[in-house]
Amino acid sequence: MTIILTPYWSNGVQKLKLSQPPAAPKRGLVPPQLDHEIHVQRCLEQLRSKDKNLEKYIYLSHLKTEDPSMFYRLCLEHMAEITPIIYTPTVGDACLNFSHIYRRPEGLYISIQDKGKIGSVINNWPKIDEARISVVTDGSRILGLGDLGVNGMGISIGKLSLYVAGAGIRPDSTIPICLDLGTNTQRYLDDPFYLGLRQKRVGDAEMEAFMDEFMEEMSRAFPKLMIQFEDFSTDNAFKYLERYRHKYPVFNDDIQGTGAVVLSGFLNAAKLSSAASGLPLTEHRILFFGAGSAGVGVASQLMSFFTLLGMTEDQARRKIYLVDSQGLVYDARGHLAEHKKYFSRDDYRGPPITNLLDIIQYVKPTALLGLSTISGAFTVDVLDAMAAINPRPIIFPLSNPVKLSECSFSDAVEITQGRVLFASGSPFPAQQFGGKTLYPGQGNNMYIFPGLGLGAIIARVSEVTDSMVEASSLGLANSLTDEERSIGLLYPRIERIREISVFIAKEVIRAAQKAGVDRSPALRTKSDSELMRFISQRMWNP
Ligand SMILES: NC(=O)C1=CN([C@@H]2O[C@H](COP(=O)(O)OP(=O)(O)OC[C@H]3O[C@@H](n4cnc5c(N)ncnc54)[C@H](OP(=O)(O)O)[C@@H]3O)[C@@H](O)[C@H]2O)C=CC1
Ligand SMILES: CC(=O)C(=O)O
Ligand SMILES: [Mg+2]
Repeated sequence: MTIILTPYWSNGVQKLKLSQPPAAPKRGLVPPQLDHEIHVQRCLEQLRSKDKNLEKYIYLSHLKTEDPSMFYRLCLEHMAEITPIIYTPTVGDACLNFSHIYRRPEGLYISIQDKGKIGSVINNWPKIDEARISVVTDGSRILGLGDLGVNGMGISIGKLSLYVAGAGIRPDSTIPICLDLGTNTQRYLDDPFYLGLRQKRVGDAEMEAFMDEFMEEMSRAFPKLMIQFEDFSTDNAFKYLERYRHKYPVFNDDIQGTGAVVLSGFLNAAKLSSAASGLPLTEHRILFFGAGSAGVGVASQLMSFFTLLGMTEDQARRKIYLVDSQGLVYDARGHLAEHKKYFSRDDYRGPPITNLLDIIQYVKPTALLGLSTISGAFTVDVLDAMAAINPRPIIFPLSNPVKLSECSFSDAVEITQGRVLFASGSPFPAQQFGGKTLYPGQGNNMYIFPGLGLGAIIARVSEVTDSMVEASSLGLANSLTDEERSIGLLYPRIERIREISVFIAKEVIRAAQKAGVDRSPALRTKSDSELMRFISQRMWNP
């Protein structure tokens, strides 16, 4: 028997009632031979019959509102096939075209015009289930696609679908939010279909007052809520993380989630790289191509890990080299944005060095990480140079979506003669080389935020500490199975995401307890296996 969940409408916002068991459909209202298992296959066939990924995205969005259980079942049973549609890369196209493919409301829109009455807008959200997790964007830097304004709602929706699929968060307890503070993208301001305010972005002071009111009203309306900031432009990403991180349970996915996922992949890659080169972990040199919220977020996470190995902070900091649009970041270059200063080199005194190849020759990095949004920046010459310096070069082109990746897996494999240790932000297909199948890693924060969020809400944390983020990273690094290690994977198979999220959540809860920010004292006395069982039992299943 199929399960029909009836959508209902409240204040123009559609929510689907999932918390209570669905009533059996009345006789005659569904076809007589509607077998549930066959209906799964029917939906899959319908999905696969679409030849454009954006069409598949639209089909799945529709399925999610019509029959969420089926949507999440497909996600769970066909994770590797569905994730690139509801998430990167297709979600990038969906966001670019959001105002054109829009069909019905999903999520909460709060605009600058609501300033002074944000609480009343938040209270319009139908409280079917207690809200526990919200992904909030202001649309100002969606993936590497720039300022998409209110079209950024697609990213909040996509991330929360992964929270449900990947960590079993109850769908009704999630709130996708897009803050409309205007957009500086003229083509949207000129587009008659654009769904957001037709104005340029507001200034810093106005945004700050808006954000303070928003955060206060959110915590008043939803006392148990965890907030994930997503795809804010770099200055605001750092600013609002610092402003609220000790006041509310909040984290920034692009700074902290990315830092955690890349540290995890780097550790697994460095083991393989060091085995080939004989170089100890402490001798690695990491070159970041891109010094925005993601680049600096990852650099900070790596730096902090190196201090755990016994290095001083200064020694750890010196493992890192940043490159931005002006070239190598160093003190003598002159004015630097605040977030770049900490990693700016004080030991480079030559002329400005802007060409990536020259920078590679100067730094001799063991790892090259791309978080630049510059498609194809890791050219044949760059890959060649990395392969000449390292027996097993670590090359992570992490920019999203796939069309902005700094290089493809096939190029990296071919040019390094199969020696590359590779992870990208968006997925690439496996490659054959020398009679072997080589698998790319997906270094995407989607491995981290579901488990981090799950742990944070189960422990009812008052804040998200650096130690919790680090625990999520090490938890992920340690979750590779022997079989996954034996075929050289840097990240576990995405099909195991729920199992991994339970493990990460357990590690996050333990870190929260250690830091004294947990508010579920009963969890303290549980053994690790009891805690993991407890977490699994709390997961929602379609
Ligand atoms: N894999 C993952 O999980 C994640 C991936 N990302 C991806 O990372 C990318 C960057 O995000 P974010 O840091 O927030 O964005 P930003 O725009 O803040 O950062 C981009 C950085 O790249 C630099 N850059 C731009 N052009 C060049 C160039 N020609 N040469 C060298 N450097 C250049 C910029 O330099 P300047 O500072 O001088 O402007 C800036 O430092 C995005 O594509 C995003 O999708 C982000 C989060 C997670
Ligand atoms: C993955 C992600 O968060 C980003 O590209 O912004
Ligand atoms: Mg992001």
